[in-house]
Amino acid sequence: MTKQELFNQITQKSSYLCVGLDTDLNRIPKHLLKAEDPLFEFNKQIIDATIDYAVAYKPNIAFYEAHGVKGWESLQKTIEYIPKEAFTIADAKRGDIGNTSNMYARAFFDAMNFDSITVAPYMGEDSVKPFLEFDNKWVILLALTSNAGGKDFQNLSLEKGGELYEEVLSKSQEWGSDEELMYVVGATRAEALQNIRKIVPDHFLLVPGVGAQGGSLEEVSKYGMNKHCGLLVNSSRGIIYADDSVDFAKTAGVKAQELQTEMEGFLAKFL
Ligand SMILES: O=C(O)c1cc(=O)[nH]c(=O)n1[C@@H]1O[C@H](COP(=O)(O)O)[C@@H](O)[C@H]1O
Repeated sequence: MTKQELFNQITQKSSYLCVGLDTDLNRIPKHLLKAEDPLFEFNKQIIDATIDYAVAYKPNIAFYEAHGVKGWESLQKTIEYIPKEAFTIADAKRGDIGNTSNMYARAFFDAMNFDSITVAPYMGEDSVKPFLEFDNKWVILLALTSNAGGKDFQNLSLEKGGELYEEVLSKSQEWGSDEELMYVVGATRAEALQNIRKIVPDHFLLVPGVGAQGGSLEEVSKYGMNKHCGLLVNSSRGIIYADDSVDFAKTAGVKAQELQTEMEGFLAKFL
């Protein structure tokens, strides 16, 4: 999917919502455990209930690989089920020496046909570039993450000035354009967004951390939005586990719609 196509989806749905499919057998409604493939059955119903309000879906790969071969099958079925209009993110946080990164890229881009993958920048240019060699696919590089430990390294001051996450943002622009590279910025780090927009004014940002982690959608939208919206705001638990009864999907749809309605307002105000 191109940047323009993504922006078109955002405009059509008045939404920049990404639904996180962090699907956990211990948290899904008990009646689904009898299904042949509970992970897929849950995802299918969540996707059906939220597709009118969401422009992206982000299965977190850990939740599938935890179940071995069966989990990978559930993931494959899920990615095939997601309507083509939606942007898909393999939240895998990969990155390794070049030939290994190439294999990771083939796994998620060729074998599973995801639109994008999250990548850790720690091993540098030759670990990220293999992911950028695929046409029409995106790398989403971790910049400033939502967790408390993100500060351990990402906010370290560099001798030449600036902090490590700022160097990730500026250096990586030498590797790929804003048509193939996005960045992860946690919603809990919204105070940094004005500064981030000075370094990457045109890139899309994947922003997890609203809902369960307490980030503010309003602040993220106010300081993070650019002329192409430039935001995909993820919520996982706040949507998919809002209700553990047989009505879980209906409630997930309501939660997604609530976020979409807020987003519609912010698009009118800040775009
Ligand atoms: O790359 C991510 O998606 C990610 C980066 C980050 O800094 N923080 C973060 O929470 N995430 C992911 O975003 C999702 C957040 O889930 P909820 O807190 O339940 O909405 C999880 O799948 C996390 O792995």
